[in-house]
Amino acid sequence: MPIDPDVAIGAELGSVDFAWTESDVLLYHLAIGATDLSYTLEGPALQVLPSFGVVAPTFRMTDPPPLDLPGCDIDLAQVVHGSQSVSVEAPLPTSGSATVTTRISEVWDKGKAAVIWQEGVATAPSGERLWTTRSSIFVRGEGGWGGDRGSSAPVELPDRAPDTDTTYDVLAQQALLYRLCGDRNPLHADPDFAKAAGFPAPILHGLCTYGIVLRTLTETLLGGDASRVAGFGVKFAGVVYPGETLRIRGWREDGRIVGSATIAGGDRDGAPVLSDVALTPR
Ligand SMILES: CCCCCCC[C@@H](O)CC(=O)SCCNC(=O)CCNC(=O)[C@H](O)C(C)(C)COP(=O)(O)OP(=O)(O)OC[C@H]1O[C@@H](n2cnc3c(N)ncnc32)[C@H](O)[C@@H]1OP(=O)(O)O
Repeated sequence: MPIDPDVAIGAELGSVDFAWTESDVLLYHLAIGATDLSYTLEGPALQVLPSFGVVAPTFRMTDPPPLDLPGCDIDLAQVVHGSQSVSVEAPLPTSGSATVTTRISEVWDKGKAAVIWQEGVATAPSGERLWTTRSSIFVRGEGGWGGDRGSSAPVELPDRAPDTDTTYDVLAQQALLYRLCGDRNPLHADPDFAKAAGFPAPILHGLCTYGIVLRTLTETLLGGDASRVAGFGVKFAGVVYPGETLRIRGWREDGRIVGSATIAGGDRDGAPVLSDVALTPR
């Protein structure tokens, strides 16, 4: 069986030590479209978007993402990123070192696909917790073993005009830039690999969209202050092709910011990109 949930669920994926520098933070912010100097210039005013915590452990990787998950015999061409969240204990330092410990927390059987959830905890050398991530991959063509379908509470959007409604033009080279942040999955760069995976062209990294949207909501609804972001979660609802335009909407609602991202303009106007967008401010 390509996925053996009895082996996979609860499997410990071990601990990895890593470090990051101001230059890594600058590159990451540029790759998610930042232009403001508080994200793009080293020095005392540099701040770090919490989404950097998601990529920091693998930032120096130059190989495609390894899929060495216990009990999961799957191919990278089957995989798309399903969802992502991060919660940070405090504003992230602009450089530092940490250890991340990861486990497979759940595996869902969607019949035509499997959803594999991982949880990671990053701790400082002192042992203090820095941030926690939760993510899923959606593995097309797996599933069907009669397992739990899983469920998650959808984030409802208010029935009123958004508090921010803005667009971001995804650069033609956005994925080629973003892959330098440690995700060299050929799905985002190699047209032949993308076609073999069922896409007409390379698609944008989900985590690039994740960063673009967090940055936009922070700039438009939190005064550009990344230290006010305590947590951010999304579900990847549809693909983005480099060169397309994103429409990003956000609402202040019940003490948090909820939102959505869709494609704006062109043949795919209105196509969903992110759902279940929820930013928890501090
Ligand atoms: C360790 C290895 C690390 C590797 C990490 C990844 C590396 C990265 O480089 C990869 C990427 O960045 S890929 C790019 C980012 N991701 C995407 O673009 C995916 C966008 N989403 C889609 O295309 C579809 O929603 C799609 C395809 C996800 C689902 O669409 P459909 O097949 O049409 O599914 P649908 O019929 O709508 O729903 C079927 C059931 O699945 C649930 N579901 C839908 N979207 C989901 C999602 N994103 N995550 C989890 N579950 C999801 C539905 O709820 C439904 O379940 P149920 O019937 O039980 O409600």
